[in-house]
Amino acid sequence: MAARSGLPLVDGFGRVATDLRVSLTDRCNLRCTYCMPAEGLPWLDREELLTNAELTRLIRVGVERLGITSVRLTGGEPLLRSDLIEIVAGIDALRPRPRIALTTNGIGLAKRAEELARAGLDRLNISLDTLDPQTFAALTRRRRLPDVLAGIRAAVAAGLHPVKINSVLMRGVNDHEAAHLVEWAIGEGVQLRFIEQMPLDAQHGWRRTEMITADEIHARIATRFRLVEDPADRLARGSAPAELFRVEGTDARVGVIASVSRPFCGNCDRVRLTADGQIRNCLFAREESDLRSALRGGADDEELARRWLSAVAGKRAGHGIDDPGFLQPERPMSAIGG
Ligand SMILES: Nc1nc2c(ncn2[C@@H]2O[C@H](COP(=O)(O)OP(=O)(O)OP(=O)(O)O)[C@@H](O)[C@H]2O)c(=O)[nH]1
Ligand SMILES: C[S@@+](CC[C@H](N)C(=O)[O-])C[C@H]1O[C@@H](n2cnc3c(N)ncnc32)[C@H](O)[C@@H]1O
Ligand code: SF4
Ligand code: SF4
Repeated sequence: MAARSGLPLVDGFGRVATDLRVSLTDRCNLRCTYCMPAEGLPWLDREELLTNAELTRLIRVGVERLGITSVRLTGGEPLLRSDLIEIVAGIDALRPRPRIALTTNGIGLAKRAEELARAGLDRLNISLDTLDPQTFAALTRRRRLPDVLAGIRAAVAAGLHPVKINSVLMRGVNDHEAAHLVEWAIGEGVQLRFIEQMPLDAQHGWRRTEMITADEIHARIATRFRLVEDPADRLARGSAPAELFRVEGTDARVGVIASVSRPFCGNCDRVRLTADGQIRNCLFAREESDLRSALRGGADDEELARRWLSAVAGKRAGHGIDDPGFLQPERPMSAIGG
């Protein structure tokens, strides 16, 4: 059956995907221990990656025919794509124009933040787990903390508001820094979000008992700050992964992304496109739908839309991390697009 234009990406539970997360590359210049091994991974070959033209075509199909209203560029490390500015400008030219966001480790951002904003980027999320150079080197296996801090300041200066900072807390590594990170974020005028670690690392080293839970995150922050729940934040949450809290005595918000202990799958509005052109209906999906082969085989927009609709229709209710038969997906977060 041919897809008519404007069909929503609806799944069997009535959820509608409007937020497309696109991985631009599986490569990275850091080696965060919760993400990949020290030696890196067998990266995709260049010809396996979607080109700028292929990416833009698929995103156009999502926007024009399938109700995609926001696009987040991620990876791997999206700033490693030399054609990133052209990719952003290509999405900016689509009609209806989707919101355009980027998730990055911030390395090299100091030089490119303004150019990205000019090309049409609306928002930026930057990952930073520690403010201590030694801990940064241990956690990411690279000595690049000053580059990340410079990138964050450049993003704020470029007006990419609000700049959000993602921090994964690891037991005995950086969890003692939670309150200090909150203090720093208030000073920098950025919104800090703490993330529960998920079983998506390439090494399959995640243990439920080792993960720092949302309750523990709150306890560590409470040593210095009181977080209060604002009913307006709760009402405005929608499908956002982060629960927001106001830091008492300030207007600053701190977010907690409790993907494991308080899953938000019931409100999920996400669908993913990997750097090699596979549609994944969930971070934890066990199947992918190969749009790249269809595209390179000459499929028209209608056929691409039909395949995409069918991929989303089969989405499961949730990630199932706590289910007895849970199996971690074969591809790690860096290859899926976090
Ligand atoms: N379980 C789950 N976790 C997700 C998903 N998307 C993002 N996350 C988690 O949320 C963290 C932050 O994601 P970001 O890429 O910054 O994007 P976001 O929080 O969705 O974006 P905004 O709140 O719109 O800025 C990621 O590092 C993941 O840990 C998802 O689809 N499912
Ligand atoms: C996979 S990275 C890709 C973009 C970019 N390289 C970065 O680090 O921001 C996206 C986000 O996923 C988070 N992440 C990576 N592995 C994770 C895991 N096992 N559990 C939870 N979040 C994870 C990172 O902290 C980062 O905020
Ligand atoms: S979390 Fe991001 S920066 Fe860290 S290794 Fe994974 S892809 Fe790279
Ligand atoms: S785990 Fe899957 S269903 Fe749950 S929020 Fe993430 S992408 Fe959506």
